[in-house]
Amino acid sequence: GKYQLIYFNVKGRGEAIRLLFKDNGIAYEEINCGENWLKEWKPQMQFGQVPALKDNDFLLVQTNAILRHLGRKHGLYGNNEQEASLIDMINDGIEDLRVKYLTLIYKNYENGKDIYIAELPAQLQPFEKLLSENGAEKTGCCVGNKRSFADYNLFDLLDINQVLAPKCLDDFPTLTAYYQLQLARPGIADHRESESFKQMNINGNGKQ
Ligand SMILES: N[C@@H](CCC(=O)N[C@@H](CS(=O)(=O)O)C(=O)NCC(=O)O)C(=O)O
Repeated sequence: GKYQLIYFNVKGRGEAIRLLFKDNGIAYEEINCGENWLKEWKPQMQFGQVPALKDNDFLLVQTNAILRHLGRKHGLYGNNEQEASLIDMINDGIEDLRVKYLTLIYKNYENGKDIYIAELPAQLQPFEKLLSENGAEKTGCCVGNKRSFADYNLFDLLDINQVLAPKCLDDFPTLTAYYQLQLARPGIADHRESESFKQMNINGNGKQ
């Protein structure tokens, strides 16, 4: 196939991209850059980081740029410009919470876990409101009635937060139903039953 996902052997920032490929039946090759990262791979990357997408000879880094690229190319960016802008808005909100999560995991896990979990409901409330206004518990879409790249990013965000705080969606019926709809999608279910998924840590330091 023409797509290569270059990333480490972790879910991390790569998982939303993998889910997009799998749920839409898009063929891709997974390249583990863990071996020889500093000498071979890091110098190739525009910001010295991964995930990276190779689309034939085109190399793109930055997770959200990759998601938007695939969204544009595979009809996963809404039905019109207003929906595309709302998808951007929600995806930026997802990124904000993902950065908070990653800061906890990599910089402050032991001392920050309890406060992060205590503050998590307030962080999830805006998503509950936005998705319930969109009827996402029925459509499985965070915007409009067509799936977008933000749905894969949000699903992964809800997934990793439930590993950290299993009851974090208990007060959010829309997010609970939305998450279950994603989980039931054949492409996503198959992906999560694969050995590669099961053996993969969520984060590089093994904390979750
Ligand atoms: N803003 C970037 C951040 C990418 C990033 O932080 N990548 C880390 C790996 S991970 O945190 O996404 O798992 C990396 O390349 N680290 C290796 C290095 O910086 O040398 C994005 O969204 O892709």
